[in-house]
Formats: sequence, structure tokens, C-alpha cells
Amino acid sequence: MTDTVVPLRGPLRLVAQSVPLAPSVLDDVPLTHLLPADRALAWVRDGDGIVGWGEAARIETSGDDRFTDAGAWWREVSAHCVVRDKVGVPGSGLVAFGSFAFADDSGRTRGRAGGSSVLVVPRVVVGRRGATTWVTTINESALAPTPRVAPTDEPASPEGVVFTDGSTSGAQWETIVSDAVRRIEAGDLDKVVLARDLVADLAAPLDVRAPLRRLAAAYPNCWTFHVDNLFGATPEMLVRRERGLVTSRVLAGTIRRTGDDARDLALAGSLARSSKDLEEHEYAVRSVADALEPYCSSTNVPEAPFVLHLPNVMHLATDVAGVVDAEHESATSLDLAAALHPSAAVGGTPRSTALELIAEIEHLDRGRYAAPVGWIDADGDGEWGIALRSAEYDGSRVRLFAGCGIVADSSPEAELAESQAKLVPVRDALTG
Ligand SMILES: C=C(O[C@@H]1C=C(C(=O)O)C=C[C@H]1O)C(=O)O
Repeated sequence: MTDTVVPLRGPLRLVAQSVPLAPSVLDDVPLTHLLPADRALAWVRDGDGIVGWGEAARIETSGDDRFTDAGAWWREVSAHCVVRDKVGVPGSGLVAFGSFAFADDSGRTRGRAGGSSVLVVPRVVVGRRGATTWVTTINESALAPTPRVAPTDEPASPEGVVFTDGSTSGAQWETIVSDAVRRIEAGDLDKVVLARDLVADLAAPLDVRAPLRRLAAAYPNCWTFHVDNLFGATPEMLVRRERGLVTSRVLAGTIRRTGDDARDLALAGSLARSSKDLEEHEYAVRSVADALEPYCSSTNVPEAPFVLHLPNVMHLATDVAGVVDAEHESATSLDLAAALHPSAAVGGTPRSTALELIAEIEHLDRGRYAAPVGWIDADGDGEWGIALRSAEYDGSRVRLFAGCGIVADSSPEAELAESQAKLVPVRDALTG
């Protein structure tokens, strides 16, 4: 079921132009500092990335066809777009930012008009990749003048933030985790990822640029994003496609940081040896490698994970890589994201049993949490992260999400503490 918000009177004919900017023009200003308050879009990591604003076109989709409908629309829009790209890097030229619902039936209960998955083509994009900075303008029918790009005013920080339980209390969630452990012990499944939410009420509507700036500064090795009221800083890359090379960063297995470097180092060592975490991790890596293999002539799956250090937690991490084979050359980054979602890092193993269990016991509409968020260009290249360490907002109400992989050895109390640690990035970004 597809609901096209910009009606297509015949094919939509966009004109996109990318021009390089002299590095001195922005003088190392973070990309998030360029965003206007209205319709801001962001995908940044360690200073690089793309930000956008305005809207040249959009599509909203829902249901089990949400990826294929959006993908077909994007092929059509790309095919009819005149692109003048004087930069020539992934992310220059025509791009769309996107965010998808976790579940086939998600969004229906949230009362949003249209679907809950979206691709947005901005009017202006500013990108940075190493020493290259560029600006793209996208317009209907005719070339738009290149705007002057400059830092915007400091956004207002959220005030009067009050946190309350989301759909379950911490204690109720521990009971849900115990139920899942029992199902795993009974042999119904190997792993399930269970999530919970936390509500933040603010004194005034959120200016998302404030938490975005904080997240990008505090979590430089995560991808800080904002698409249509979903924002966060995720450490997990579901899939990146760049000229035939596919990469994915798989995370699963977590330990909280203590703030004491020597202790954290020892904890990192114990994480790398923990059979519970290694087992949980292996399921996640397998699910990604198995889903990528049909598209690739070769894949590289490292034998052992490394430990990814974030300010709040450490994760077991594996970078999987593959080369797209000739038969699947036309598979876009979005096609690949659709094939991979939901990986066992956010669903479980076996996938269908885990998804059924989530629907039965989690008591949460995940919305777009834990689902693909990112961008795609006219060649189909792009990056789709998993929307973790994230929140959705509507005016002054923000819903934060966090989840944990549950296996036979999981303890409900430890999982609750882990979920709290995973809420820290957005919590801190709201409270400063
Ligand atoms: C589900 C989340 O994180 C996922 C679960 C992890 C785990 O259980 O160890 C680790 C990283 C993510 O793949 C989340 O942050 O909400």
C-alpha cells in the first residue's frame, strides 16, 4: 500500500546539481550547524556525511511492500532526473534520505497520516567527505540557484524534561525478558531481541538540532541521523553499498562502561571471552552473512569480533564485506537493506519465530526504531544504518527506545541495566 504525497503527474522530473565548495567557505563548521529548524535531514559521522533541508519530493509507504514500493519510486525518480554532478562521490548528485518501519504492521497504531516509512528528496544537500565539501540543489523541472551556505543560529536546548515509563515499567520489562528466557530454554528459539521505550515530555516543542549537535559531537564513531522526526546516533551499519562493494558492521554482545579506563579495558577483555556474548554475536553475524551471500561473488567474514568502544557501552563488532556479483549489479543499497532487515541484531534467531515472539510479548510498537535509516543516491549507492540509540518525537513528546539481545544465559536484571545504558546517548542529548 503506497501513499504518494507529491502526486506524480506523469514522471517527476527533477534537476539536481552538485558543485564543490572551497573548504574555507565552511571552515570546519560541523554539518549539523548548517541545518535550519524546518525539515532538517542529517546523516553524519566524524565530521563527514550529508545534511539536507527543504523537500523536492517524498514518498510514504507502509506494510510488507514498504521497501519495494519505495525502491520502485526511487528508480523512477532517478531515471527521470537530470543530474549535473561536478563532485562525483557517493552522496553527491541526486539523493534521498529515508527511514523505514521495523514491522510490516507498524505505524497503523500510531495514527500518522499516510504510511510510516519514508524517502525524502531535499531541496538542498551539503556534503563532506574528507577534504571535499559540496552543495547540491534539487528542483523540479529547472536548475535552482546554489544557495549561500552558512551556520544557522544556535538552537534552543530542551527544557523542563520529564521522563516517564513508556509502554512498560522496568519491572514489567524484566518479567517479559524472563518469559523470553523460558521460551529459549524450552527450545522454541535461540535468540530474541526485546526492546522498551521511555517517554520524555519537554516544556516546549523539540528543536531537534540541539540533540543532533550533541550526539554528533559526543558519539563521533556513530552515525548521527534525523529523518522525519526520528533521530539518534547509531553504532550499527546494516549495509553500505559503494560502487559494487558492500559492507556491514554487525554488533551484538554488550557491556556497560564504568568511566574508569583500566577497568573498562579489563571488561573489554571479558566481553571478548564471554561465551554468552559470543553466541549472541555469532547469530547476528550469520544472519547478515547469509542474507548478503546470494548477492555477492565473494564475502569476507572475519573469524573473531573486535570490541567497539563507545562512551556509554562496548560492543562485540564484526565488519562483513562482499562484492556484488554481475547478476545483482542493479541491486541498490535499499534492496540490500530490505534483504537484511531485520537481522538477528534486532530480531532474533530463527528470524520468524523471534518476530512472532516480539509481537506476542514485547507490548511495543517499535515504529521506525531498529529499522533501516539512511540515504540512497541515483546510482543506488548509499548507507543504511539500524536506527538504534534513537527516539521519535511529536512536538514536545519524545519516545526513546532501547533493546537487548536475549539468549539462554540472559539475566533480566542485567538486561534492564543494559537497556538503560543504551538510552543514555539520547537522554543526555535531551538534558545536556
Ligand atoms: C537493540 C539494540 O542494540 C542491539 C543489541 C545489542 C546487544 O544486545 O548486545 C548490541 C547492539 C545492537 O545490535 C539497541 O541499542 O536498542
